[in-house]
Amino acid sequence: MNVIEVAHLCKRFGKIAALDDVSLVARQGMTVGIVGESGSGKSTLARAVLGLQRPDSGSLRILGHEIVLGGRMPRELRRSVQLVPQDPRHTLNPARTVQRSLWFHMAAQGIRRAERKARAHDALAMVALTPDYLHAYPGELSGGLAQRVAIARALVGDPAVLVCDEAVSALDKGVQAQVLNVLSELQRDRRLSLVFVSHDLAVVEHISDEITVLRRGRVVETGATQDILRAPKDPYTTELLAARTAHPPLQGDEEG
Ligand SMILES: Nc1ncnc2c1ncn2[C@@H]1O[C@H](COP(=O)(O)OP(=O)(O)OP(=O)(O)O)[C@@H](O)[C@H]1O
Repeated sequence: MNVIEVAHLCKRFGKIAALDDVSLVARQGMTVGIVGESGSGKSTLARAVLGLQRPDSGSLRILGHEIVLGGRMPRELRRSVQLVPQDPRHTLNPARTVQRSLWFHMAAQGIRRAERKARAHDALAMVALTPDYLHAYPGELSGGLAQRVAIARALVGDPAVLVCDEAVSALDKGVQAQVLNVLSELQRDRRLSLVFVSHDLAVVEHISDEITVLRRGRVVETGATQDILRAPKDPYTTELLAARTAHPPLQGDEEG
C-alpha cells in the first residue's frame, strides 16, 4: 500500500523553485531516502508531506486520501504522519519533562487521558527507554537519548509514517548508528514507513530501500538503493557518491 503519494509538487519562494515537479511514493514498511545538497528542497518536501508547507500546485495523498493543498489536514491523517526533527534538544521544550512533552503531544492529537500513560510507556519501550526517563528534562539527556525521546514522541499516536528530517545529522557517528538501528527496527517490526531526509548519502543508503536524489528542487534520479549505488544514472548522483563520508556502522555501542 502507498502511504504517501506526492505528484508533480511545485513550490516557489520568489524566484527560487524550492520544489519543481517533484513526485514521490512511500510504501508501507519501506524507507524512502531523500538526498541532496543544502538548498535542494529536501526540507520543503518534508514539510509539505507533514502538512506544514503549502505547495503551489501538485497533489498529495496520505493513506489514499487526497489532501486539499493549503487546507487543514484532517487530524487522523496529521496523526499518521509524524516528524522526527534534526536536533531534539531544540524541539523538545526544555521546561517540560519527557512525560509532559509526550502528554502535550498526545493531547494535541486528541488522545484520551486514560490512554496516555500506557501509550507513553509503550512508545518509550519501542525506543528501548525505561519509564524512568519520563521524569527527565531534555537538558539532562545526551543527544542520542534526546533523539530517542523525540522518536518516542513521534510514535505515541501510532503513526504510519515517520518523516525524519536530518534526524541523525547532529549526532556523533556511533550514536548515529544506534539511532539508525532504532529506526530500522521500528520499520521492520511495526511495518512503519520512513521518509528519511539527509544531505549525507552515506547515512541514507544504509537505511533506505529506495532513494530519490533532489537537486535545485528537481528529482534528478530515483530508484532502488542498490541500483543507484551500483549504476547512478545522473552525474550529480555520482558526485554525491564520491563525496559521501565513511558510513556509520549499523551496530554501534557507544552512547553520546
Ligand atoms: N520560507 C522560505 N522563504 C524563502 N526561501 C525559502 C524558504 N524555505 C526554503 N527556501 C529556499 O528554498 C530552497 C530549498 O530549501 P530547503 O530548505 O527545502 O532545502 P534543503 O535541501 O532542505 O536544504 P538544507 O539542508 O540547507 O535545509 C532554498 O533555496 C531555500 O533558501
